[in-house]
Amino acid sequence: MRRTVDWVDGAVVIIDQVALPGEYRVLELRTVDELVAAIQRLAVRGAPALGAAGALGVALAAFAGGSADAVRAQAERLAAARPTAVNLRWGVTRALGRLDEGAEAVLAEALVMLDEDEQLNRTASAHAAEVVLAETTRRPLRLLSHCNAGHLATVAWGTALGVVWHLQARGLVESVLVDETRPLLQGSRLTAWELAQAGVPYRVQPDSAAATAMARGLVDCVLVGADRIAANGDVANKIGTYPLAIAAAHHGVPFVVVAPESTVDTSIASGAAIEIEERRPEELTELGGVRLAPAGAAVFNPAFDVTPAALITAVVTENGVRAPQPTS
Ligand SMILES: CSC[C@H]1O[C@H](OP(=O)(O)O)[C@H](O)[C@@H]1O
Repeated sequence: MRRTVDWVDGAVVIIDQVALPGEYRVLELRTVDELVAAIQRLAVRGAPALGAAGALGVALAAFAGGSADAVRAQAERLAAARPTAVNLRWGVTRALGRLDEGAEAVLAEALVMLDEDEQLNRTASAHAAEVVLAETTRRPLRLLSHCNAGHLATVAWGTALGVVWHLQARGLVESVLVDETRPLLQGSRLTAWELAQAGVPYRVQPDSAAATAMARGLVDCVLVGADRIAANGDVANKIGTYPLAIAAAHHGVPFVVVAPESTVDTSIASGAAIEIEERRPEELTELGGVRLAPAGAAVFNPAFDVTPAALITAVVTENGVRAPQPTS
């Protein structure tokens, strides 16, 4: 499968994740405006993929010319396009750090990030696979995923789903229960698509069925990605992750978070400081243009929630299991 986000002939090229699973479409984005719009409508999404897209977006701005201040202003637009995943601002900042050397240097830095991402994800998910095996006894494993933390959420390979690829290669996966992940359905649309492509048995379930699946003993381990990890180990991830962790703790099911170190934000002590993106009401009140709620219905639509470190079995990065820094 091609990279989720890449640089081809002066354009940022992405797999259009809004079109999946019905259509596999590739988009060429040649301006910062086009890239910001693609980020905000989740055509490109997932923390590591956003970091790479942000860095390549700075290259678009640098090659477009204009003053350094103009490029920095465009970079800020990219970094602010979605507030919760720390990787976006991190990727923009890293690429912008080469601006004084010129546009080619900015692009070179961004391309290094893309090359690094797949390897970091393969390493982090390999570590996490060993954690899953150590925390479980039943073989083969029945796993549960939320949202999409696979190839499509990264430049390549994936984080939480990367664990599935490693375990599947060793014949250790029986099946995956895939939370559909309302309201944008990253699970039923994207994770199910990736698992089908890989030949991994799976079933899609309502997010609200996850606790029942655990109560019935159908889940050996929960695997999720992350968008921002605080110094104390609190994790911001797709809305619905927190109740999943509560259910897992109640039923004694291991709950493992997989992410690159670039998702860790040591500048914040705990999850209380993580900005949670609020998204448009229409994501809840409509589906495919069909109205699901009365006109004018008020909506609460946070795109992420925060899972306290106490509910997490392990946060695993390319460096292994992270030891949380307890808040003073
Ligand atoms: C490997 S990061 C994936 C992470 O990002 C998703 O959010 P979104 O689809 O809104 O970009 C979700 O929180 C995933 O766990």
